Amino acid sequence: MPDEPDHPPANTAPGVEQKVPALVATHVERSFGALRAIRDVSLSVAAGERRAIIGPNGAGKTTFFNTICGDHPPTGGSIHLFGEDITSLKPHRRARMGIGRTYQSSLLFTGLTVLENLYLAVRGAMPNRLSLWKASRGDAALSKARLLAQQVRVDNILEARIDAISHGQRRQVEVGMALAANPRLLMLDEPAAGLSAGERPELVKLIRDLPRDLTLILIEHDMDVALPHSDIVTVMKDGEIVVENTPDRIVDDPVVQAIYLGGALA
Ligand SMILES: Nc1ncnc2c1ncn2[C@@H]1O[C@H](COP(=O)(O)OP(=O)(O)OP(=O)(O)O)[C@@H](O)[C@H]1O
Repeated sequence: MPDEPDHPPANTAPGVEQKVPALVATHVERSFGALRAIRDVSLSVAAGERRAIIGPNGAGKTTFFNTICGDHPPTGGSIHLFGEDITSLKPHRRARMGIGRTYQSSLLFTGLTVLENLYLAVRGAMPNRLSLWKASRGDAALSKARLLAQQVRVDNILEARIDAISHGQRRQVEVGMALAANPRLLMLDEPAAGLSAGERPELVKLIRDLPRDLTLILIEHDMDVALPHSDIVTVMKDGEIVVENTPDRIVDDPVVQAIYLGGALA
């Protein structure tokens, strides 16, 4: 009689659906000339998971984001999005497959209103985005832009120009624009950077209230923003992943404490 396995393979249990991970990075590398900005980065983010990526300046966090979005595709390794290999795809193809992101530096049109920025993002995500357009009553894109404004809590300043609103409100608009194409994976690059203490709670609420089936990856220096709403925290340093753990354990991790010199995470 053959040996019984200790436990059946997880994917054979009747009635148990195995979810494909939202993102799988396998031995990802990215070099800029002789500089290896990230090296041998492997991680798996489950569908619906909220993942924070933290680490000191220059650790490679944004570069890793850029390999996922395609702005700086990997120079080694592979990336799969919901089971599909996206390693060599152009950024717009990846966006159409469900990746939305924000950037550290703002990409807003400062001379336009909040609603106009959101409207352009919605139009930009549509297949006929290059056609001539003029917003009109009954325009589905306009309705969608208004819904996004509600979702990111800027519906009270729809007609305000971007250059007249607060930094925190701009960040909220940016999240709304990243949501315009109904992403399955949302990537936020330091959404709380530069926000005042008074502005942060609004952003935290916004992140907390994002739909739970939306997979979220967040780069963040502010632990009050990064930790409370993360399922897993990944710590990067010198282009590599050095620790991965739950938020409650990450603060006590000796490697993490050494990196932050007992300061930023205390
Ligand atoms: N386009 C680029 N060309 C050359 N070097 C780059 C480029 N982008 C990033 N780097 C380098 O790669 C390394 C990692 O930078 P990266 O911005 O990914 O770090 P980070 O962890 O996001 O830092 P920060 O928290 O300061 O944003 C740094 O040495 C940086 O100078």
